[in-house]
Amino acid sequence: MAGAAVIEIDHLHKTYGRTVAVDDVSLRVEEGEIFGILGPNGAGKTTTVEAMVGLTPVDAGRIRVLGLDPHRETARVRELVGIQLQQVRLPTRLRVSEALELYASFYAGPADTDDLMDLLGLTEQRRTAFAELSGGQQQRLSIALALVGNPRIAVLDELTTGLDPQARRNTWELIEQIRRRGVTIVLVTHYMDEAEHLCDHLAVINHGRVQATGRPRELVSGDSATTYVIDLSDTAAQADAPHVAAALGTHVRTGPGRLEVTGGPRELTAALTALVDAGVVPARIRTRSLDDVFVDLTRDL
Ligand SMILES: Nc1ncnc2c1ncn2[C@@H]1O[C@H](COP(=O)(O)OP(=O)(O)OP(=O)(O)O)[C@@H](O)[C@H]1O
Repeated sequence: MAGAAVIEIDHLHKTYGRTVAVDDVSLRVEEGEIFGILGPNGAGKTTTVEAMVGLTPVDAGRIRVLGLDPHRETARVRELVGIQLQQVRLPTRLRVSEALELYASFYAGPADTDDLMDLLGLTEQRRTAFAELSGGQQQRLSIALALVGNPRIAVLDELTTGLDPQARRNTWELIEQIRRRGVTIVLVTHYMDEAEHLCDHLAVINHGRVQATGRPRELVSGDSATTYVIDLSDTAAQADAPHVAAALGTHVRTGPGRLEVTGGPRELTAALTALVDAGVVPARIRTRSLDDVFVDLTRDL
């Protein structure tokens, strides 16, 4: 059953001069979920989340956040929504605890800053100046700052960009912990593995439009049948693949450097046999991933 919508965006449209940053975006975020907004550079993700929290005016569309209009009731929305936008910039000498206390002073009912430092693993750095923090620590501080107002919704934009693999994993765990505290999370990301791992629902945006929405698993399989991907290594194999696919039927189609087979082991075996008969040796066989879906949805044909 669908939960209550805490964010509703209908037909958002926003231009910067002649650039259409967001053409037509509609989405719905449910209470307590982690909602991912995915898309290539320049797709309109940041503009969408900035509009969502009233940071940027819009040309058309309707936005409701916890029932409020973020452009008319901006102060109330800022109280209820914590925002971590790309790249936090703070005065270089400001210490971790000072930054948190400063931000806490903006809110009527802030979170306990010691608790937050503990949650974010920053207690040891409490007296460290912002400029002396590592990239991962700066990132964690920016998440702490987004949470200091005890928000009901946290908007996190590219939160793991530039982090090493271990720091990314730690940040994922942290996001899940925050969600367990009842905070709804909107996550803007470029990373498919991040979206697959963390998000309950996703919207894939390209050229300012929503190309697909759904649960990661729904986006990958579309229906209940498995889709196998046969990766083809060399260009000769890739050139032959469309002929093989055409002969097999509609459950087989070609993608960039690959053949996709929807069905069960029987269909997969038939496709492999046909490929080998045509002299094509597959490089790898796997099931379809969110990465494949993303490439399909955002490929400019
Ligand atoms: N302040 C601005 N002034 C002019 N154009 C802008 C501004 N902000 C964004 N744009 C343009 O709007 C389009 C959408 O940008 P946006 O930052 O929303 O995309 P994005 O999906 O967040 O991209 P990225 O993944 O690179 O952060 C881009 O073409 C961008 O150049």
